[in-house]
Amino acid sequence: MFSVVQPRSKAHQQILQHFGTGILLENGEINREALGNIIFSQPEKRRLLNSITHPEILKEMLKQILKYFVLGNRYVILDIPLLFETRGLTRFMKYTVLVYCDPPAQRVRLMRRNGLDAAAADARIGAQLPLEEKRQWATHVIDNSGDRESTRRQVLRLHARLEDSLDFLWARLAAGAALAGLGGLLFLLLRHFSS
Ligand SMILES: CC(C)(COP(=O)(O)OP(=O)(O)OC[C@H]1O[C@@H](n2cnc3c(N)ncnc32)[C@H](O)[C@@H]1O)[C@@H](O)C(=O)NCCC(=O)NCCS
Ligand SMILES: Nc1ncnc2c1ncn2[C@@H]1O[C@H](COP(=O)(O)OP(=O)(O)OP(=O)(O)O)[C@@H](O)[C@H]1O
Repeated sequence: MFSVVQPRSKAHQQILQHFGTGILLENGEINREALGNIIFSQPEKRRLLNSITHPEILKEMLKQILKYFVLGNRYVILDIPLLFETRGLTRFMKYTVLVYCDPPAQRVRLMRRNGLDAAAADARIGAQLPLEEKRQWATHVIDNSGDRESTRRQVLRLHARLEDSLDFLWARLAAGAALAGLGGLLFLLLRHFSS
C-alpha cells in the first residue's frame, strides 16, 4: 500500500527533521508507536504532523481520483479519518459516508486492534470529533455497531445506489468531448504535415 510517509518521501524527511531519529525503526520506516505516543499526548505536535502529512495526502488523493476517473469507475471512495475535522475538504465530496459504531464498541475495538490501554485509546478518540457529532455532518451513515453481516448489507445497498447514479455523467461527457477534439486536431495536423 502506498504511504506518504515511506522512507525518502518529502513527508518522511520533514518528519525526521522535526521529530528526530528517535521516531525511526531500524529499517528507516516510521515507528508508528513512538510517533503516536508523541502526537496523541501533545496537540501542538499533532498539528505539526498534520501540516506535514495533509498536503501530501491531498496530492496523492487527487492523483488517484484522476486515475480511477480515467479508468471509467463510477465512483471513488476516499477513506479519510479526519474528513470532518479538516473542514473544507467535504465541499469537494458528492457524498460523505460515516461508518459509525456506538462509543463503548469504538473504545473496545480500538484497544483490541492497537493493543492500547483505556487511557491511550481515549487519547486517540479524543483527538477526533465524537462520532455522534460526525453523524450530523455525513450524508450517509453505516451503522457498524452490530455484526459484520449487518454492515455488509448496508454497504451493498449504498454501493447499488452509487453504481446507478449518473452524478458525474456531465464530467465524463465533457472529458470525452475534449479528448475527441484533441484527437481530431492531432489527426488534422498529422495529415497536414505529412502531405
Ligand atoms: C500517528 C501515527 C504514527 C499513529 O499510528 P498508529 O498505528 O499507532 O495508529 P493508527 O494510524 O491506527 O491511528 C489510530 C487512531 O488515531 C487516528 N489518527 C491517526 N492520525 C491522526 C491524527 N493526525 N489526528 C487525529 N487522529 C489521528 C486514526 O484515525 C485512528 O483512529 C499514524 O496514524 C500516522 O502516521 N499518522 C500520520 C499520517 C496521517 O496524517 N494519517 C492520516 C490521519 S488524517
Ligand atoms: N462489526 C464489527 N464487529 C467486530 N469487530 C469489528 C467490526 N468492525 C470493525 N471491527 C474491528 O474494529 C477494529 C477497527 O476497525 P477498522 O480498522 O476497520 O476501523 P477504521 O475505521 O478503519 O479505523 P481507524 O480510522 O481508526 O483506522 C478492527 O480491529 C476491526 O477488526
